[in-house]
Amino acid sequence: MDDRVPPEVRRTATEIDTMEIRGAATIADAAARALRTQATESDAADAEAFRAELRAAARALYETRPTAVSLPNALRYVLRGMSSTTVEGLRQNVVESADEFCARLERAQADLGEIGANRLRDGDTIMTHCHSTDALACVEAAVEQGKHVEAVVKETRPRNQGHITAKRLDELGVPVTLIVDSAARRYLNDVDHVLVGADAVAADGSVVNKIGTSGLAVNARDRGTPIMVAAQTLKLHPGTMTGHTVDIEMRDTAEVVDDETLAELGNPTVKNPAFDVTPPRYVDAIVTERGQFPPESIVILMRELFGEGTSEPWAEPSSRAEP
Ligand SMILES: O=C(COP(=O)(O)O)[C@H](O)[C@H](O)COP(=O)(O)O
Repeated sequence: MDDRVPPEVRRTATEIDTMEIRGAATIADAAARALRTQATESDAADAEAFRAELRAAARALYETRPTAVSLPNALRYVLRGMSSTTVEGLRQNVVESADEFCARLERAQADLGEIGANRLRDGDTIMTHCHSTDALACVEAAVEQGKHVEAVVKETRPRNQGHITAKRLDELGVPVTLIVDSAARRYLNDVDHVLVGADAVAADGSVVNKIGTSGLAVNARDRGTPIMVAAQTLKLHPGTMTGHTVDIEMRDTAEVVDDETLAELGNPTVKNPAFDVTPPRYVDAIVTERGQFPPESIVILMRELFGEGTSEPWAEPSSRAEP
């Protein structure tokens, strides 16, 4: 990591890398806060050095996990605010942009929750995969509207994020049935919606989310169960408008099987992709804070928000397309 990156930013980067900080929205929030910390603690001698420090911090944060587009979107949002020509002015720019970003994220999630809740009826049962704060915002809003909602929660191997979902739903007073991932098809008959989040939504409406989402969506379509994706616009991937694909993170195989067991098995090859891509034809609605969209029309919203594309979050302001 670049020497100019201070310990606090390194710590956030490590926590994102090791998944102590995880989930697309939470990662974005932590990254914006880390840039804020960098700005407040910087002793850069001049504006150029300050900008270089912030870009180095953005790069260190960006290089942690490749799939959640909320991360570069957050970094770009904060760095874009650096308009001053003095160190003190730049410091204030970054603090203001980071605070504004975090407030907007929180508000977007609450607004999205209200919209998603309208799709849920009193007495409905949802099936979840992984742990998504955007998805849970919909359930929380539905519960606040006085609706009784129940949940079938997939455990989500190998990291068992379903356990976090189960706990959060219990805190909301939602009765939970926890199942192993391979039992999903069996229980789809009992649910009214599949409700998941997203790490990235591509211009064609494909949804990138925790590995297993696409299989769940195909099964749900087969059973006629609607699939709802809760994804604030921070999850829209501007690069996919210009032909870029979403990088799918491959994680350490030790998350799947420990070394001792692996040796007992004769050391087979192990693969551990963290995410997969659900084609738009398996998704019924993408719920954002700007309303709900059929996946095929999400590109219209992307163009409105991002223009025709963006560059890397640490690019010089002059070479960066304005969102
Ligand atoms: O796939 C995951 C998390 O994967 P991981 O646990 O590997 O980070 C979540 O569904 C999305 O990030 C959306 O979450 P949120 O709605 O909170 O942004």
